[in-house]
Amino acid sequence: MEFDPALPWREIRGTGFNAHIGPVRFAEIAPTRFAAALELGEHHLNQGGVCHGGVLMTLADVAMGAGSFAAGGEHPCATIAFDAQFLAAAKQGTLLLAESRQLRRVRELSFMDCALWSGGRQVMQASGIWKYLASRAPGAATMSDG
Ligand SMILES: CC(C)(COP(=O)(O)OP(=O)(O)OC[C@H]1O[C@@H](n2cnc3c(N)ncnc32)[C@H](O)[C@@H]1OP(=O)(O)O)[C@@H](O)C(=O)NCCC(=O)NCCSC(=O)Cc1ccccc1
Repeated sequence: MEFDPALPWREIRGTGFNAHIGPVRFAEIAPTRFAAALELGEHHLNQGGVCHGGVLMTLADVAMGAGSFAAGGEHPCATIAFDAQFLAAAKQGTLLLAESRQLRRVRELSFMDCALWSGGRQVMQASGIWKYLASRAPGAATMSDG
């Protein structure tokens, strides 16, 4: 997957935890397909000098969580299951790109998968389930939470 500047990219609000890894960009490709992107800097690396696995999982969580939020009519949701395989190391100076899909939406759940790419190769394959929360009250999860 390559970065497509023509997509309607927007920056996810940088508060809380996401403020420490961002800025993270997010775009809707289609009603059930989404992209997220993050420039990998020195502060994203582990002691081995490659991207920390938690950073990869966070971008996958944002791509699938924000995707569930958007596909669900901006209904707040929370991650209730998350599975990931680390296929290759992501390197400093590359753009980390995520592409997520909503595989199925049922009344309260969103089934998602996601691929992450860095420097032209796939570095992660992930999937997860999001629960649409009963409450839309302030403080409930939104696309900018993680
Ligand atoms: C939600 C449920 C499945 C329970 O199902 P039900 O009993 O049917 O619940 P109901 O629908 O009635 O809703 C009320 C319940 O919802 C809780 N809540 C409220 N606000 C939030 C919130 N902001 N985040 C999480 N939970 C919140 C509230 O405390 C209350 O539970 P309590 O009564 O206190 O226990 C439960 O297992 C759970 O909370 N699991 C942990 C989930 C978790 O922490 N996930 C990781 C972080 S989320 C994330 O990263 C997603 C994301 C990423 C990227 C972008 C966008 C999204």
